[in-house]
Amino acid sequence: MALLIDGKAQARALRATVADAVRRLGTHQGLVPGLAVVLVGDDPASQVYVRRKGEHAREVGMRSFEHALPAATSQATLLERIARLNRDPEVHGILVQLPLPAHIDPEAIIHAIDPAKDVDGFHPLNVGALAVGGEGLAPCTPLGCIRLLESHLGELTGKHAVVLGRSRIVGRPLASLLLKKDCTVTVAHSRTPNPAKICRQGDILVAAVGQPGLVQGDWVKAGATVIDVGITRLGEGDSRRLVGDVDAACVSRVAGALTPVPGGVGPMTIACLLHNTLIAACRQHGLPEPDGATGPMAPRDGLPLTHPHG
Ligand SMILES: NC(=O)C1=CN([C@@H]2O[C@H](COP(=O)(O)OP(=O)(O)OC[C@H]3O[C@@H](n4cnc5c(N)ncnc54)[C@H](OP(=O)(O)O)[C@@H]3O)[C@@H](O)[C@H]2O)C=CC1
Ligand SMILES: Nc1nc(=O)c2c([nH]1)NC[C@@H]1CN(c3ccc(C(=O)N[C@@H](CCC(=O)O)C(=O)O)cc3)C=[N+]21
Repeated sequence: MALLIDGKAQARALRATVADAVRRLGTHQGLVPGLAVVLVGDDPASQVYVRRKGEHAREVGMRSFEHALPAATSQATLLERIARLNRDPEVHGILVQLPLPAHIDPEAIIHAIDPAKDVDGFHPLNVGALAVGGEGLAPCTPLGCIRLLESHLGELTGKHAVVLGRSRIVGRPLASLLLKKDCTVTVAHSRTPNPAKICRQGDILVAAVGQPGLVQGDWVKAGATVIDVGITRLGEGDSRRLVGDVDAACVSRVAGALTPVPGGVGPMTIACLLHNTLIAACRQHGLPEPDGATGPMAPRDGLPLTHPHG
């Protein structure tokens, strides 16, 4: 049986590291990192995530600014709100919860966020920095996947990693991070013929497609490390549950290790968001990033990113 990789415990440990660094920043620099989360509309799942982000931010000693705007908010109003957060010295990280209502262009919103405060790593400047292997802010879910992989495997160099899915939030940035870790990377998607055959080649397999139970036992190499990013809500009332993209019952008989859903990548995403906020606050104040806070993605071939806060 595959070992279960405990994302909840690792997220707790990462939050403790962040809390420690935040305490030291407060004591020695008088600096309190601040995270602003903007939610437009009343999608219940998004409300849950936004609330949890705020709770965890406060728990690690950060300031949390939650901006809940009605679904009918105009794009211009949202842009004004972002401009204000960009100028606010108490705000070091800004996250606009996606998806946005259909009348708002997400590209325009992402573009408007100061890249130095873009703790989601979605701004083109950060996307570009990651694509060329440089320094910037990387997206939280892929960072969480890398942490979980390294916790289980140690060194990732030379492993063949197969990424199923190519979205801007997960698949693409994860492929870049895995390349930075010297993996051999294959990206498969909805137009890939015979994805099972491709997936079976992976020493590492990451499923990020949003198709419950798509990955079956015969998609997985014996002993492989499998990361299940997918989260789909199934059922109503008492039978409500979250399911991943991996059919855990059969895959756990083949894989060496597997992340559960829930309790795998999800909690790591939020812990990495707090970590990114800590990094952003340090950089905006020209401070070295605290020990252990640079995490697994410390720049190696550092292409410095210039940003308005120097
Ligand atoms: N745990 C966490 O923290 C997070 C979890 N998620 C979850 O991860 C999942 C993916 O999210 P996200 O990346 O945003 O989703 P998207 O819908 O944006 O992207 C899905 C990707 O999967 C590909 N795909 C879809 N169906 C198949 C298939 N049958 N075979 C192969 N590839 C397929 C798509 O291909 P194509 O490009 O060709 O359309 C696309 O690249 C969702 O369940 C989401 O809820 C997302 C973010 C964070
Ligand atoms: N701008 C933006 N950035 C995001 O990072 C972002 C986003 N928009 N939109 C939605 C997705 C999804 N996402 C998750 C975060 C935490 C859990 C999480 O904590 N999951 C728990 C369970 C949660 C539950 O019980 O519902 C778990 O898997 O154990 C899941 C998913 C971040 N996203």
